[in-house]
Amino acid sequence: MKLDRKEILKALETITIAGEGKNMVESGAIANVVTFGDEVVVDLVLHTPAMHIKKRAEDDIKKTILELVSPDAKIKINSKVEVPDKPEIKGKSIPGIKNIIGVASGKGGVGKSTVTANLAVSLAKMGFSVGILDADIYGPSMPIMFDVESEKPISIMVDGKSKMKPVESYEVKILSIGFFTAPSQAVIWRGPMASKALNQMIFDADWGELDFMLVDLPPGTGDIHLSIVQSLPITGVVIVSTPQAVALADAKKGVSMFMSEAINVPVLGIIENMAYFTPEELPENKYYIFGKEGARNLAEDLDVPFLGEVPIVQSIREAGDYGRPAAMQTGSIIETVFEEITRNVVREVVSRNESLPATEAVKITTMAGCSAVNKK
Ligand SMILES: Nc1ncnc2c1ncn2[C@@H]1O[C@H](COP(=O)(O)OP(=O)(O)OP(=O)(O)O)[C@@H](O)[C@H]1O
Repeated sequence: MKLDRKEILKALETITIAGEGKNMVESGAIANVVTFGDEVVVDLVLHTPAMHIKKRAEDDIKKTILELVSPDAKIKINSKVEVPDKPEIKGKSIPGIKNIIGVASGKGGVGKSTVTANLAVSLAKMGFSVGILDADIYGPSMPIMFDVESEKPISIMVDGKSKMKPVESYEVKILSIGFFTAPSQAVIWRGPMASKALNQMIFDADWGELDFMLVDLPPGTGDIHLSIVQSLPITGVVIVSTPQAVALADAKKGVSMFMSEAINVPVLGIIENMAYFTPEELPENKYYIFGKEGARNLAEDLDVPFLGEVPIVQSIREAGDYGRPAAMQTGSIIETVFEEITRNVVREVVSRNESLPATEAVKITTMAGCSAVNKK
């Protein structure tokens, strides 16, 4: 049997790479096709580094050739990732901090801060060194969630410079915009003020060596997000959503903002919070109050990893208010739930770091970023 190169190219015109509008041949993803008898070698060039997209593209190519050209074809695919150069990007890296993970949500009140706090303690329990930068200027909640509301970061001298020392609780280092305002005081942070405060918490702080810095972002898609991606080389973001339609619509906007060309921060995946209600004494009873599997389906639609689901459990709320994240309750279901989600997050970070160059802070030089943010 002899395979025909043209026939193969024609078959490959029927498939696209996730997230790209044109077919693989038209978009230039198929760099070359060479045939030797019943063997075919396809050179594939991907412009996105996500491992799952690479795998899906390779599977699609194999399936298409076997189905449309010959079921006996021996297929070899050489994949290469070429992330387009962004000449305008250059940001300050933070020495000692290995991975910066943004935790975002489109809608407010979906449990983003609760998830951040529980991810942090779960990572710390796994032996990682962890910090939280609470950048939620509208409602910084980390001081309450870690029971350090009345503490203030102290100033220390490092190499002749005065630096802020993060407050530590349950082996997690924390800096929050909430440490600089009285809890009862309503503060309206204007964009530049918030950016300045955040910059100080990032660069004028003595974070030491961290495996993970989790950044609790404000809800929504706004100026402060742009400001953060401009100041911080974010490794990737995790999006938190409930299964409810209004939350999902906003989560989708969040994903498109981070994936937009101007921002281009990898989305590590989606976590479904408040997936169902479960009474602690009857864990097998599940009530899908906000709808079933909405965030899981959204992840599938957007082709981003689904990182897991967190049920509504009274003790999660209580633990948050009490100031001891629920995932610290040894032997509880919540501990197991967060351990699994945390493992999934770490796995995605590892695969992202293997397949992508380090993110640099985005230097936005045009208004392009703003239109991307407004994009639905
Ligand atoms: N899985 C859960 N089970 C029970 N209560 C939860 C759960 N997740 C969050 N909560 C509670 O819901 C409320 C909102 O959660 P949280 O403050 O984490 O949301 P958020 O998305 O960070 O809000 P914001 O938009 O204000 O930043 C809190 O009282 C929290 O304790």
